[in-house]
Parts: sequence; C-alpha cells; structure tokens
Amino acid sequence: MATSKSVLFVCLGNICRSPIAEAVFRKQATDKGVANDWRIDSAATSTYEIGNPPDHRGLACMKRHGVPMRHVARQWCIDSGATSNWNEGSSPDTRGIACLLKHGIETDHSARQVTQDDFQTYDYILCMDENNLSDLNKKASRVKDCKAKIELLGSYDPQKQLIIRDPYYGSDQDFETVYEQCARCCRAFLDANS
Ligand SMILES: N#Cc1ccccc1-c1cc(NCCCN2CCCCC2)c2ccccc2n1
Repeated sequence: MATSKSVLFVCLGNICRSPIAEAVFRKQATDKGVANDWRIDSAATSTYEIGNPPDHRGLACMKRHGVPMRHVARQWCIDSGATSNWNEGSSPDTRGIACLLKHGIETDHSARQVTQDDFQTYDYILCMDENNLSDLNKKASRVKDCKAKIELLGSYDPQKQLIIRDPYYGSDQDFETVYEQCARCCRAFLDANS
C-alpha cells in the first residue's frame, strides 16, 4: 500500500532525540494499525554524527520502554548492495523496516543530515528546539518547492512543554524526559493525522 503521509523527525545530531521520536512514532502507528500509511524517518541539522548509530543511553531508554529502535548493532559482516546508484546513501525504506521490526528483526539506522529532497517530499518535518527550527527554516529558504510543514514536535504536547531539550551532556533521566515528551507529542500528532 502506498504511504499517504510522511513525517521526518529532526534534531541536532540525529543520535539522541530524533531517533527516539522516530521509534516512538513508528511503534504508536504500528500499534494503531496505520504504519503502512506512513513514511517515517529522522535526520540531523548538523554533520556532527553522520553514519553513527543512536546514542547508547537512548537505546537503553527504548529497551526499558519496549520500543524497538533501528540501530547498528552488528557483529556480522553480512552486507547488501544495489545494482544501481539510485539510492546511494539513503536509509532503508521505512516500510521494510516496519515489517522487519514487526517480525522482531532489528535493522540499522545511522545518522544522516536533512537533505533538499526531504524539504520537497515530506509532509511534516518536526524538530526539537528553537535552534533546530531556525536552522531548518534557513535551509528551507534555499530550497525550491519546499512542501514540508516545519514545526516543533513540542507544539503537539498536551502538557504544553514546547521545547524537547538536547540530552547529549545529560543523564539517563534526561533521556527519560525526552522519551516522555516524544510519547505525548507523537500520540497527539498521530491522532490529529490518522
Ligand atoms: N554543539 C553543541 C551542544 C550544545 C549544547 C548542548 C549539547 C550540544 C551537543 C554537542 C554534541 N557534540 C559535541 C560537539 C560536536 N562538535 C561541535 C563543533 C563542530 C564539530 C562537532 C552533540 C552531538 C550529537 C547530538 C547532540 C549534540 N549536542
């Protein structure tokens, strides 16, 4: 089934907040039976962590809450490749990932920076704080045919906590706070859009 809606979660490095938001939203959409309607991904405003897996504190937080998270956790050297260069550097298609996760097969996510194509193809780009928002609006102003609605994920919070703070220099409790905010906001965003 073609996905009819799309959301890209964005933060500074795409290793802490936005992979958590992506994982939480994907689980909520799966539990609601609408995951196939959505294209879901996450990205960074910066190049700080490109190619790196999600932060281990975020992974531990997701495990505590039973939320499957795409992460690079590989001992194996099994790899896959393409006959074309059409999707060079792209993440695996999220519908395939959702299917793998449903069967308990973890797959990997590595940090990537938001691209011009993201602004032209995503319905929503939801970010975490005012710096992300200003960086995204600056990038969007240089993109032709920007389609995405660029908003703070926190603008959906029933508890009105507008900013989801960067936990990079923080504690496990700070990651818990990020998780709780993402859970509330993603639920409200999903219910408003499906
Ligand atoms: N910057 C900032 C900042 C300010 C306040 C609170 C957190 C952060 C902070 C710092 C990070 N990496 C350390 C600095 C990286 N280098 C900065 C100079 C260019 C070369 C790279 C993060 C990495 C991943 C995700 C979130 C991060 N967030």
